[in-house]
Amino acid sequence: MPRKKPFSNKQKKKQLQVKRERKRGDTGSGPSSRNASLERGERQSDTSDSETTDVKRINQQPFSRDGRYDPNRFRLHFEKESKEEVERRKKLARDTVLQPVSDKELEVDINDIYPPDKGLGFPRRPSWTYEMTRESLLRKEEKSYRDYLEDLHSRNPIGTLSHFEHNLETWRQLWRVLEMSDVILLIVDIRHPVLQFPPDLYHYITAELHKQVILVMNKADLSPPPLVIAWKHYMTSQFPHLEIVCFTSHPGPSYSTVLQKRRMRRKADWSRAGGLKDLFKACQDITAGRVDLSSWEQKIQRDAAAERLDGEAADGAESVLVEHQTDSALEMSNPAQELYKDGVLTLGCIGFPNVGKSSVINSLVGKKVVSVSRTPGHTKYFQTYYLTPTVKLCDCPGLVFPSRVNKQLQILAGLYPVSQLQEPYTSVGYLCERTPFLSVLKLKHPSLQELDHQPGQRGLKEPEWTAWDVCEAWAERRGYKTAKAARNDVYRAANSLLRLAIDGRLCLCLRPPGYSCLREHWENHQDLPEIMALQGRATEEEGPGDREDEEDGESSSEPEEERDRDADDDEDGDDEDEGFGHQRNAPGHAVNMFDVLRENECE
Ligand SMILES: Nc1nc2c(ncn2[C@@H]2O[C@H](COP(=O)(O)OP(=O)(O)OP(=O)(O)O)[C@@H](O)[C@H]2O)c(=O)[nH]1
Repeated sequence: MPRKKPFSNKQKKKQLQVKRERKRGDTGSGPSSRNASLERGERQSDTSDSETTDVKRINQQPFSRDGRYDPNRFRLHFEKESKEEVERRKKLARDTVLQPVSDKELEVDINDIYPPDKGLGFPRRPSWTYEMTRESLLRKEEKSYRDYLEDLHSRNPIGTLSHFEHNLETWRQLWRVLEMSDVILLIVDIRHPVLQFPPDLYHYITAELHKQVILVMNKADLSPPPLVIAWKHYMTSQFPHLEIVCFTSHPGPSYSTVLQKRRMRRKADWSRAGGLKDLFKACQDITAGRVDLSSWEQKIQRDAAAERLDGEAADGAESVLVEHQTDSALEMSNPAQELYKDGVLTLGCIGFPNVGKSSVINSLVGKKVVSVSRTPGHTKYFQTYYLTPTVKLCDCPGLVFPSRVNKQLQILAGLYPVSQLQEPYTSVGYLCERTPFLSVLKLKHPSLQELDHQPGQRGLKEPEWTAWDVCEAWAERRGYKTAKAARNDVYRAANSLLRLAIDGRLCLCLRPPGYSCLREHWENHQDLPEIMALQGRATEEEGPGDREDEEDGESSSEPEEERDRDADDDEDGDDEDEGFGHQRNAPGHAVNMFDVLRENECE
C-alpha cells in the first residue's frame, strides 16, 4: 500500500477553497480572502486610483465577476514591507534575548502616539459644488489624497509611521458617515484607547463639523476595573469636552485561562451588554430635547425586563429597518447636513478595525443585525439601522489612522489580520516582554526538551528565551507540526499566541501616564463598584456555584482544543459567539483573567 502523504490544515483549506470557487464558477484568477497569503512576496504595483506607495492588499473578499459590485474595493490596504525588513526582524526574533520591561513602559502618552507636530491627520474630503461632474469630483478627491500622502511621508521618515489605511475608498466611507451622523460614537478598545483615538479626528468633528463625540471605551470586560477608571480620567483630562461611556458587549466574569481545555460555544447574547443606559444618557444630554428619545428609553426598559424574565431580548428587537447605501450616496452628499433631520438622531459608529463597532450596534439593537468577526476589516461598507423610529445607527468600516505607534503593538491591538502576517515573531517577543508568559503558558525551553533525552545534563542554568524559543516551545506544547518534515510549526505557534493576546486571553493592557504612582488611588476609587457592575462581575470573592455555566472538573493544565484556529475566522457564520465570561478554570474557581497583569505588576 502506498504511504499516506501528510496533508496539512492549510492544504486542506486551500483545497476546499478551490472547490468552492469552482462551484461558484470563478476561474480562479482572483485571490480570495483566505488565500491572500499567496500574494506574500509578490510585489504589487499601484493599481488603485490614488495610491502613491507600494501597498499590500489584505483581507480580500472573493472576486466578483465583471460588471458586478466589487466587494474588494473596500479591503484593507497597508504599505508593503520589504523582504529585507521582514528577514531582519525574523533574525531579531531568533537572536534577541527577551527582557521583561518595567511597569513604566506600559504607560503610554497620547502625544507619543500622535505627536502634534508630525502632521498625523487624516485625509479630508476636498470642497465641491453641485456644478462639478462626478468624474471631476472623484479626480479632485484622488489628487487631494495623493497630496495628503506626500505631505505625511515628507514629515515622517520611512519606518517611523505605523501601518495605516491606504484605500481611499474606505476613507470616502468615513467622510460620508461623518457627514450624515449627528453624534459620533468613536469606539476604542479599553486595553489601548490612546492607540485608537486620533486627536485630529476629534478636533475635526468638534471644531469643523460642530458635532459631538462620544468616546465609547469598549471591551471593558477585558480590563482590570481600576485601569478602566484611570483611562477614563486620563482621556477627560486630555479632551475635556469629550463624553465618555464605558461599554462591553460581552459582560460576565471574564475569562478562561490560556490553557483551558474546554471551550464553550453558545449563542451570542446581545441583550446583556453593559453601558447601554450610559450611552442613552449621553445622547440625551447632547440632544437636549431636540429629538424625542422616549422610544429608545422604552426599548431599553423593555429589553431589560425581558432579560430579567427569561434571558431573551424583547420581541420588539425583531424588526430592524436596514438602509443599504448606494455609491451615489457616497459621492454627492452635503457635508453641512441639517442636524437631527426629520426628528431622527443618527449615531455614526466609527473607529479602528476590530474595536467592536459592529458588536456595539448589535448590543444596542439587542440582536445580531451586523456580522461580527475576529478578522480586522470585516465591515466593508457602511449601512444604517433603525434602532427605533427616532434613532438611526450607522456602521462604518474600520479605519487605521497614521500614527507613530510601534508596529508590533499595532498587531497585538488586533488591527492586522494575523493569518496574513509575514513576520509574527517580533510581535510575540513584544508581548512576552510585557506579560509573565512563562507562568501563564507553562512552557519548557526547547533546549531543555533536548536535554530530556540526555539524562545527567540537566539543572545547570535557567535558559534564556528568545521570541523564537517561545514559539517553538508553544508549538511543542500544542503539537503544531509542519506537514512535510514534522518539525515544530513555529509560524502557526506565533499566530496562535498573537490571537490569544488579541482575544484578551493573554492580557496586555496599556496604562495611562502616571498609573503606577497612583495605583493605590485607582484601586480604591469610589467608581469601582459601578465599573464592576458594568463588566458583569460580581465581587471577586464570589463563591463556588454562584454562577451559571459551571465547567466540569477538567484540569486547566491540559492544552486547550483548537481555540486559536489558523485563519482569522468569522464568529457568526453559525450565529454563535465565543462564550465570553462563562468559562471556568477549575470547579468553583472563576478564573481571574487579570492575573496576568497582576503578576507582571508584582515583578
Ligand atoms: N471581550 C470582548 N470582545 C468583544 C467585545 N466587542 C467585540 N468583541 C470582539 O471583538 C472582535 C471584533 O468585533 P467586531 O464587532 O466585529 O468589531 P468591528 O469594529 O466591527 O470590526 P471591523 O469589521 O474590523 O471594523 C470580535 O471577536 C468580537 O467578539 C466586548 O465588549 N468584549
